[in-house]
Amino acid sequence: MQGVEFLAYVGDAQDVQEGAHDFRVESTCPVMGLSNIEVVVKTGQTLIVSKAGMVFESEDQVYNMYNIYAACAAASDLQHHLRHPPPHPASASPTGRRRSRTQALDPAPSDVASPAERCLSPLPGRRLSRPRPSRIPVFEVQKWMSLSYLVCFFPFSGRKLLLVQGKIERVFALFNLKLFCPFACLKWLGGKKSDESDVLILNSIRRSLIQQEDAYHLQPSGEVGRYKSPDEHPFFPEQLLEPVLPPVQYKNILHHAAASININKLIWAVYFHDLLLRLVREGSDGNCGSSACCDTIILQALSKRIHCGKFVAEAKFRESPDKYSPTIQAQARTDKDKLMEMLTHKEVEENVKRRIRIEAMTFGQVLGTAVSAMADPLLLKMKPDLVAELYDKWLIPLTMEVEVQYLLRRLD
Ligand SMILES: O=C(O)C(=O)C[C@]1(C(=O)O)C=C[C@@H](O)C=C1
Repeated sequence: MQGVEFLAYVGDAQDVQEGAHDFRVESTCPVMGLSNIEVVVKTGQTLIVSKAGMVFESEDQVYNMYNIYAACAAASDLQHHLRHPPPHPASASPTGRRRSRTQALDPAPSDVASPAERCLSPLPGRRLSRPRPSRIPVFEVQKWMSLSYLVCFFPFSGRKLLLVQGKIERVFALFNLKLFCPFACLKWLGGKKSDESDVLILNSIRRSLIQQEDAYHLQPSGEVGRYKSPDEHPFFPEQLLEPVLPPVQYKNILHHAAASININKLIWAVYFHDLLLRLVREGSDGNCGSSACCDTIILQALSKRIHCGKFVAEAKFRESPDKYSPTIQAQARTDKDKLMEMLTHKEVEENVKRRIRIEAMTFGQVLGTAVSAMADPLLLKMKPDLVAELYDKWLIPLTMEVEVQYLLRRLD
């Protein structure tokens, strides 16, 4: 990646200016494999300073840099969160270049800059007010920062990293599903092999099981504000409760139309009509409840990956708005196909499938066996080719569907 120029900072770095680091540095350490980045630790602050015009030699370097950055940012915020309760308005000082934390301005809500915004702002010398740390749980900051950071700074590599998030969890969720034979309920239907009507009845049983699961999973998640996050999408929005926690101030990176795009109904249909049939074993082991739990986890994991398409599309649009704008503006029916074509990167898809195969081989090994699973595919929990096929036939096309839906509304 050529010429990324920015200064990333975390903590109270209100006075940091590119090329003018006049603060006291306690220690620095070079980041492994990245000669041009240093993690600088000074009193109460953790900074990652990249040099202007830095060049990444490989995606692994970008990945490394991002991981270290995210870890530092989260750690710094956590430390600050624990050590420094939000300042009282009375202690605010309207002036002063070097405000201490306890003297920091208590900002008006619209003026609140989140840690991510502070990290993202490349403007030298820009003064940013501190947020109220108690209103931003660390895990939210981390997640939100990842998305903002990747889309803004690495529109190309970043979008790949976005899609990689949660991949291991998805693979494990699939393995678990294989453990609990999801056709267990067939026994109740007479124990015969599934035909069309059996599958329909079975799916309605599963549906009600999952709705019961939702009563447990979704509602508390809704209450803590999970679905206010732009990368989370409910399957049953009508069941959600209003969050009891104060809202997180998400930076609005996506176009506002993104909020109305939710293809979970389609994901649901695809999962029960196509995808599941490729995954399950025949017969019954009586684990209906456990397989319904697996369904819930898988559906949510799939939904998250697929709706990441919004961020991917935003990154692609920011990368080359001139390329997409005419097609989006035309809004003709054929333009959907044209957009699909423009968004397709066959070589990237091949890479995605190659990697997921490797992951299925690595994490799908049945441990404790004498023979290496690598050498004997029968010792794997799931055939790597099958996992790749799921990506090929369903996950990638559905991600592209979200990308297209988003782009078609990007200029609204
Ligand atoms: O990385 C991209 O460019 C994407 O649009 C994501 C994705 C995917 O779902 O993995 C989708 C379509 C492309 O053909 C390649 C990959």
